[in-house]
Amino acid sequence: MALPTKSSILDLRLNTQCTRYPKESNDGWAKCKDSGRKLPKYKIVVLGASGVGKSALAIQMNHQCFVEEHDPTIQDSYWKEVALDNSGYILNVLDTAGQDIYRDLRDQCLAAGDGVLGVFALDDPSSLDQLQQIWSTWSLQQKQRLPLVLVGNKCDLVTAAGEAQTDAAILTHKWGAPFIKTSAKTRQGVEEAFALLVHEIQRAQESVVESSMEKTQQHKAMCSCGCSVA
Ligand SMILES: Nc1nc2c(ncn2[C@@H]2O[C@H](COP(=O)(O)OP(=O)(O)OP(=O)(O)O)[C@@H](O)[C@H]2O)c(=O)[nH]1
Repeated sequence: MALPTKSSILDLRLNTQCTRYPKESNDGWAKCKDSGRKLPKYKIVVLGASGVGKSALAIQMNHQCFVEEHDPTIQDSYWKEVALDNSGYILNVLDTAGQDIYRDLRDQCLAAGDGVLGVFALDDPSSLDQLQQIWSTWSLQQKQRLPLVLVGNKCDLVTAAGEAQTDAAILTHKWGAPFIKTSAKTRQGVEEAFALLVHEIQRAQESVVESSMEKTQQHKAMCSCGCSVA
């Protein structure tokens, strides 16, 4: 099978309901192309050091194939409709550059994202340090933390839990983020990683709605002179 070549936006439609939506929707919902249904849309930023497999994961998720060569990314974007029960959602996967010279572009993606897949390679403990550096630097400048899933990729290359996995277990505790092992080569854990992040995003969005409803109720429970009413 011919492998996809990189472009700013891939639209290969290989065995998948992958659909490209070039125009942005501001309200977080996108129109399903064929049926006119409105589905929630989640922007997922794939973050991590160069060579950890961010593009391979994004392409495996969207096009169900494995890219062998390492062609450093500047920025790519993929769209996919994911079916879930009787409905579904639209995934917009933003594949960022691992190279630090593109840090500004990466920060723009993070600013636009709903959640982050923080990727490191299980066979390279230094890639976890680099991810930690990238994520901590960015998070420090933000008021609100984006939902994050920590992804240990290239699990096909390691036979036992190594240094990177032990360090990742400590980080998941510190960051309060779930951890999952994947292989972009064998597809192990790939769909699960994206689904887990969507779940984290939905939870975060629900808690924002709940806390704003609580605030509204508290406001209503105050009479005009400022005292509380039952
Ligand atoms: N064995 C194995 N190789 C992988 C896996 N994921 C990626 N690779 C290989 O690792 C190399 C780098 O993968 P990329 O997806 O290009 O890495 P990247 O993180 O996007 O790199 P940048 O674009 O430079 O940031 C490629 O040769 C991939 O084929 C995996 O799960 N297992």
